[in-house]
Amino acid sequence: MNKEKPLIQLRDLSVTFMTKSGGTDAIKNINLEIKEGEFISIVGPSGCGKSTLLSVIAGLILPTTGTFIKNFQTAGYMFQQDFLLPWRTIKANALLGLEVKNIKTKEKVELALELLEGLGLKDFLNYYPNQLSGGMRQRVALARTLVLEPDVLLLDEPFSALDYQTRLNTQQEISLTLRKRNKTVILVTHDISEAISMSDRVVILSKRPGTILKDIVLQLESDDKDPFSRRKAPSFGKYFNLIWEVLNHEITTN
Ligand SMILES: Nc1ncnc2c1ncn2[C@@H]1O[C@H](COP(=O)(O)OP(=O)(O)OP(=O)(O)O)[C@@H](O)[C@H]1O
Repeated sequence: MNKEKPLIQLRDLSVTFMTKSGGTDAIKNINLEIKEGEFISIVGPSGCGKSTLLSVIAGLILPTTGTFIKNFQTAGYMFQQDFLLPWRTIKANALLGLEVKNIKTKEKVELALELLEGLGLKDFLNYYPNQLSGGMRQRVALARTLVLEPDVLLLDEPFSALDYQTRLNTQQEISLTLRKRNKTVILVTHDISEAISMSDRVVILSKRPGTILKDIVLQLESDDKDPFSRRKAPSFGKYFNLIWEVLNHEITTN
């Protein structure tokens, strides 16, 4: 990995899906650079191409035009659904990726246990997924992803299925875990406060085909990376209003 270069560079990148009924332009002329250790959120109207953008970065789809320059090796994905296997215990679920990749070393197992402990799951290692709450299950999913030590984490609305209180607590624990490990993260979300409380930058996409309307570097008075304290920062509301105005204007105009 070249430390000087951004981890991710997208230049004039567009994706068009070809279907029987013709082409669908999903994202258009995206220019974006993401540095190592940055935590960025992507918000935008429904169907504007947020997941498409993540899929390009994950290497799952190729751009139709433009360039994607990748200065990292591995990406880990986390979705709205946790995809835990119901017949495996929490510990066995967290070790799944290591088994699939045949890299289940003693050190990696220790790392998995450390991650589960850090995420408040130490007492649940031998439980099964159906014995856990949604927030706990998402934390297991994160441990399963992090133990593979991906260079970049792609989070596609991982908190959206959780009830409000669980969502706040899960954001908190996951955010602290990711920050402690200085992870490079791209979070797709519909939740403006989640984006501000967790990330360094918020990128706002237009309606489909998604183009970048604004790329905001957040400078909250709260220095730390703790979502609960960031929510209390005086400028939190200012950023919320700014993002909401851009988004709402985009949604309500033709
Ligand atoms: N494989 C595909 N084939 C054809 N069209 C697709 C494909 N994947 C996505 N699309 C279309 O591309 C557009 C963008 O989809 P995408 O899922 O990236 O949006 P999104 O912003 O993540 O949506 P949401 O906010 O609803 O999660 C949509 O119109 C979608 O129907």
